[in-house]
Amino acid sequence: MPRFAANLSMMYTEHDFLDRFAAAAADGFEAVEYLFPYAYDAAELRRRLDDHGLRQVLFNAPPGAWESGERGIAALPGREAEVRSGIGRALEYAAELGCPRVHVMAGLVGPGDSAKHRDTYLANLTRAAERAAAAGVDILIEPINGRDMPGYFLNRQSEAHTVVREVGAPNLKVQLDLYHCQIVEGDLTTTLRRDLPTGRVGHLQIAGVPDRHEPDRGELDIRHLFGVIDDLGFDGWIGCEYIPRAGTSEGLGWRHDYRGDNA
Ligand SMILES: O=C(O)C(=O)[C@H](O)CO
Ligand SMILES: [Mg+2]
Repeated sequence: MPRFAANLSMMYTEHDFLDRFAAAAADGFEAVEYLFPYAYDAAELRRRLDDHGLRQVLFNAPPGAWESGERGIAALPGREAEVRSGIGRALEYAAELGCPRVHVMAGLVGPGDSAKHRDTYLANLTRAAERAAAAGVDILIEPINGRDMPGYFLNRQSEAHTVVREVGAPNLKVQLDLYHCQIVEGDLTTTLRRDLPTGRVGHLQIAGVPDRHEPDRGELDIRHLFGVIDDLGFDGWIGCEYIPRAGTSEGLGWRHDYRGDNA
């Protein structure tokens, strides 16, 4: 049975951030993920997790100047020192929150000189994975669609798996977001059957396509997809990274079929 994590950056935004933990737990979630913990004291976040019996299963490393439009810096030449300090910061939070995985975003790149970006990306990921391994943390990379994030360096699953293979660190894995994957390449069943058995997919995420709302509307057949994921024996988490159409709790009807209770 799929295990779902509430994404607190997109869900429960009707509450202040620190109150989203309680709201997710009240709806029966046992795990949460979100973009960034850095605006909050790690001990306070830990308390929220503990108070509500939640696990933190994913967050992102510092992404550069997010407010000015940056979307990660791992593939940007010249930012290596910042990547290194960001990984250090992320690992401190991961230790306090007991979080076993950190997503490292590549960044937006212009046209041309992709070899330089790729070399930088591989070198940064190699160092990040080595450092994270010592802390028992997986580093994740996620292909993101260019409609939502024009210019993002990593778009396709095969590219991400090639990077993971080339770096060759057992704790560097792919974050397979089925929403992005459907927009960029489709063929989700084949992708899951091809990539989950490799052991290189460390986390799944889902949202409806094309509007990134609840996953039961639009192009995806979640009953089928969750069946495929189950058949493949995936025992990780599926992040619910979607923007509720009209109220987070009210929109959770899609999940009922996949739970053993009446929540
Ligand atoms: O946008 C997504 O799908 C993500 O998972 C990233 O962490 C943030 O952009
Ligand atoms: Mg995602």
